[in-house]
Amino acid sequence: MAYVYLLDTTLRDGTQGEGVSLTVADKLKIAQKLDDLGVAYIEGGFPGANPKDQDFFRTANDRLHLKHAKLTAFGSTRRPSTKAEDDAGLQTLLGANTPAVAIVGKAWDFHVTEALRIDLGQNLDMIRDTVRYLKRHGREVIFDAEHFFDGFKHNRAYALATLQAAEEAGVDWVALCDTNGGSLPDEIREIVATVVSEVRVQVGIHTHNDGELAVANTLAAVQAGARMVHGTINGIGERCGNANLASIIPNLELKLGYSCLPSRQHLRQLTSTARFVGEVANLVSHSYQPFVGHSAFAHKGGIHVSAIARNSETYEHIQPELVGNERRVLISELSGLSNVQSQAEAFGISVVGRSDDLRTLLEKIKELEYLGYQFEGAEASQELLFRRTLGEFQQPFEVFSVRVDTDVQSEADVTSQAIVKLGVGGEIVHTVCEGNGPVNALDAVLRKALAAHRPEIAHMHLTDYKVRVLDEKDATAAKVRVLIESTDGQRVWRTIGVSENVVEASWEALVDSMNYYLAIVVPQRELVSST
Ligand SMILES: CC(=O)SCCNC(=O)CCNC(=O)[C@H](O)C(C)(C)COP(=O)(O)OP(=O)(O)OC[C@H]1O[C@@H](n2cnc3c(N)ncnc32)[C@H](O)[C@@H]1OP(=O)(O)O
Ligand SMILES: CC(=O)C(=O)O
Repeated sequence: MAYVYLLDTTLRDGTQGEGVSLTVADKLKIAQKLDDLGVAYIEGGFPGANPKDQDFFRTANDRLHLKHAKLTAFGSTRRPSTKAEDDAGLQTLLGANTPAVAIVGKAWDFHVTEALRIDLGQNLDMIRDTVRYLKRHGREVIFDAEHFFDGFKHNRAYALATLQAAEEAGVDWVALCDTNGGSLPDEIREIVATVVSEVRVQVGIHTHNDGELAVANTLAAVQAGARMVHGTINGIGERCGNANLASIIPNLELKLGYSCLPSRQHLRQLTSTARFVGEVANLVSHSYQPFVGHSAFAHKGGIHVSAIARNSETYEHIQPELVGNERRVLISELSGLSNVQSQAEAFGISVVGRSDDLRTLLEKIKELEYLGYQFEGAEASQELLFRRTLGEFQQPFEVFSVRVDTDVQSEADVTSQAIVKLGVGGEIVHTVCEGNGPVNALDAVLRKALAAHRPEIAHMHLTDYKVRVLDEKDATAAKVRVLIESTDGQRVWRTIGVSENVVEASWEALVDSMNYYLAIVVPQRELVSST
């Protein structure tokens, strides 16, 4: 099986993406995770660009004990009027003390004359001198031929001459860059095949996603003979991003028959690696992301769910476990009996001989979705609905009445007062509480009323509150959907409420959240700690 070397540039080109900024500590954590995944090279940064990247390499050399990856520092060819040994950028690059370095150089004549404003021969000298100098200092050298494909299309002889200059100087790899990200797979395949036949060194591929083809272009390049692939986790990077390794890796390993990670066990870490990088970089994860996204193996249509229950290959291109992801069955108005049955079993509810009950539950779900509920994003309310309808729920408290008033003295002076009457632990509790708004007052009054009989309620709190107007045309008379996210520090759950009145919708979601915590989370935790 042919081996493809992965060069992960999340920490260099990935940080050129808008909104991405990583601290040294973030970079160290990500580098460790990438090494655990098993990539061959980690391009950690551009030490000539800023002290943060210099600090990263210093700290990484001290603290990281990489098992699989070679740490790689990035820089550019020497400046036109400076000797390599006097070039400040190259000194800093060597100062990073990494076994491998990647240097970017111009491969498109237009860039040489327009961006650098030098003659074509001078650029070839810069490439040759730089590679020779870095090789003299014992580095493995990767030459990133910037704009190679655009350059090849405009002046093939010159683009190839830049690679030959690097080759003459002893370069280890030439990485062909689709820097502007506009090439098409057929062009990439043809040009890479030409290069592979014309140079003696190993060829790599570095693509950008401006035409949403970076993954396809990378795979085409590998099929044409490239043996090093550059990319970033989740495809973050300059403009529309870089080639997404989270898609390239499984396509290489599972579809095309190449090996790029140490083992299939490593491939199982792909989803957790992608989510980890998203978390550390503080970027909202893209649910529809192939292979590693939350929705990548989420089945919603009843016909799909019925078939995957019989054989998962009917609607899945690979087994989710191969990349460390999981199959999910969604409950919605598009569900059939199979969705409901599969979800009930996942909640631990026996469904044997209960098809009439399941049919009633299914009809109820469809009716509620028609009224504006959406259970996909509110798994706690969904479980409560299942348990209540199937008679598997013991209510921890009962609400008899609730009232909330808001007093607006001025924009800065708003007070709400909530009064609740509920039954808990065999007693009727009557409580009043104030808050800085109606939802805050309702949350406070419910906690206060429950506190004596269910003191554990103090361990949970709300973390997010979202309101969505369901039919904007009806303005204030429109229904609203409230989604509340809660946590007890270990588990996170979401509940939903729908009404024409935002306070009523909030109350419904709030009561569901506390019911879920007391009736489901707490008993499960007690069960785990007693075993
Ligand atoms: C395709 C890529 O992604 S390449 C990587 C791009 N990444 C970055 O640019 C991020 C980090 N960059 C930086 O911090 C800065 O741009 C630095 C430190 C590299 C350079 O900063 P400055 O010296 O202030 O120059 P500035 O950014 O204005 O312009 C780029 C300079 O690099 C030169 N340059 C650009 N490409 C090359 C190259 N391949 N070889 C040599 N010099 C180059 C330009 O000629 C220009 O020099 P000049 O001003 O003397 O004409
Ligand atoms: C080297 C690089 O990042 C590019 O050409 O896109």
